[in-house]
Amino acid sequence: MKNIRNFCIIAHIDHGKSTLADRLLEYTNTVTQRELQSQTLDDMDLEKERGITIKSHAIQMDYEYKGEKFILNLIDTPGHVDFSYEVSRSIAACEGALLIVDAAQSIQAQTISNLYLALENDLTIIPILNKIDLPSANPEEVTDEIMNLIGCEYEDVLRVSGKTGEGVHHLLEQIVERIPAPVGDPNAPLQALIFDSVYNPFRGIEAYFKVVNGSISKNEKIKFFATGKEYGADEVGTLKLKQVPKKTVECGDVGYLVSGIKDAREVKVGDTITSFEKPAAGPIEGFEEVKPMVFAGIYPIDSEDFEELRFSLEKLRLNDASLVFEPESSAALGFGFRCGFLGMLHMEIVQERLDREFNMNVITTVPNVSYFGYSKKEPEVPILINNPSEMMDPSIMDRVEEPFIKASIITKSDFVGSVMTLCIEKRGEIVNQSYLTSERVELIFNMPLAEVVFDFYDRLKSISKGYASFDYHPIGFRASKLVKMDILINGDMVDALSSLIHDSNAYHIGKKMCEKLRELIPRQQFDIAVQAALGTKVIARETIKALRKDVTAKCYGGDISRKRKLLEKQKEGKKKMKQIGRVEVPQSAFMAVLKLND
Ligand SMILES: Nc1nc2c(ncn2[C@@H]2O[C@H](COP(=O)(O)OP(=O)(O)OP(=O)(O)O)[C@@H](O)[C@H]2O)c(=O)[nH]1
Repeated sequence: MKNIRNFCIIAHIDHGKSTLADRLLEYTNTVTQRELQSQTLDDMDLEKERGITIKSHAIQMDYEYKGEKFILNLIDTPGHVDFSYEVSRSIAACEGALLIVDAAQSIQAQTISNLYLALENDLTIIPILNKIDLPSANPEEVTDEIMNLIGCEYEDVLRVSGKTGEGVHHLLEQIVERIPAPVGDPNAPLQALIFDSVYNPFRGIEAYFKVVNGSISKNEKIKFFATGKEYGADEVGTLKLKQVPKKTVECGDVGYLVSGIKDAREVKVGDTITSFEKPAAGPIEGFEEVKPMVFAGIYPIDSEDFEELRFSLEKLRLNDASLVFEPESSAALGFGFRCGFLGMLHMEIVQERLDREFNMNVITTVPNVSYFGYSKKEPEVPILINNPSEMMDPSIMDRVEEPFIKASIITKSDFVGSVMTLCIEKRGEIVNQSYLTSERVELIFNMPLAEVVFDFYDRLKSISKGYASFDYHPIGFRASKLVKMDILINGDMVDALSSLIHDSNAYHIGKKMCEKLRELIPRQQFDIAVQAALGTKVIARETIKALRKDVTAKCYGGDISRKRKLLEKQKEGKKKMKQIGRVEVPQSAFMAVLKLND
């Protein structure tokens, strides 16, 4: 055990985590140059396209230092706030963290939030200035910032280039020198922390774990604490580029388990594996059920596809335990599902996978957060509301609570004014403002999560010309003055377009919403009224003027094939339309709220 080093890499997006990880694998001969495709650790197709690590993995390297053999386990962490619980469990499995800071970009919001997670878990931090080969690198100033942030000495900050490999040999030595070996009792009952799981279509769910105490052996009977389920350990082993089956994974080491589990929900990140015969007294601390933060309705365009959509979602859930869904019906859209996601990125991934892997043609409604409604009746019982159209009647309601977050934004001092204006418009309250250097400021706000879901990132990016980074974590529910706004199209209420908005914004948002829908709903052969209403009170109205659209009008004469082509094209366009009363409404209209400021 004294020759094991478990560590992770924490960094802001694009600061070079994957590139540096590749170099570590290359310099320890874990992979050859040829095996190193562009980026070894990101192996899902989707991940490659987005260039971000969606699911954490682990990889083991053999390294010889001063004539002694060491095992280095690199545990990869996802780089997006949607997956912050997974990050926290990966960090909990390590004794050390490489804190990577881009020498040109300096410290960003995610650097700081992940650093705090690492410090909470008592990890040894190795600060690294990365991308020192860049002409725009600013090593002295950024080193100063790092020293201020973590209170270390100038010499402690390593200088590395993941691209050229400069400094990487020294980094490997420092991993062995500075990061402590795991502590644990090899003779105690088994406690292994699950920090990730992946789905394998042939072998079922594979759990990735770190053995905190005891050891885990092939064919041993094991038990999971959180779910209480028992299994046989069909196969255990360590993780090189491929899995390496072993008889036993020893105390302190990182490994994988295959036990024929078919459903991802049975292997929960943060749960503890113990021995069935000789169970540990309790689980490792820190387990939490992950809760979805964002909800949206997913409806088949063709209502006959409802069962197929259910089947596809069930299939997706087998390898994505954080996806939740239940059937719901909408007067406007028919039968579909209310789905819960960890965040907006997670929602996009699910949408994309439904489309790519299952060829499902679906309409997704405007995402919303979940609320707690309290009725005036005693005793007070909170009612969970995951869909604005389920909001209780204002006459019986005492109050609504919505989730709040603590948001950290790092930007240049020039943009402080506009960032503040944006955050205050988004109902944020400033909590703190501190200067990292004379040029760069960290702003902390308490804000409603709902406001971040709607076009916050994009606006932050544009007002700061890209010089702002953003991260957040939830801080609980708070009461807000929220009202339910309904949208009527030709007098028909479209429940899928209802939203909960703050009282003070209602008129403004109602007006914008109607204007946006007027743009998005194609003109049809009759006038269409679009109205926004609070209860029975209409607060805004727009009219979409009638138009007679004959796509073939242009094709005079007898060019039948061209005519057919145009009609085909029109049909294609209709695929993404939903009939509301007499009006055809495109998918984009259901997401109109997200684009009010375009
Ligand atoms: N010049 C230079 N570029 C680098 C270096 N390391 C990484 N890059 C580039 O920086 C970009 C981001 O690198 P990645 O390794 O994908 O960054 P990452 O932190 O893993 O990104 P996420 O997975 O999105 O968090 C890529 O275009 C790399 O080629 C370096 O040392 N020098």
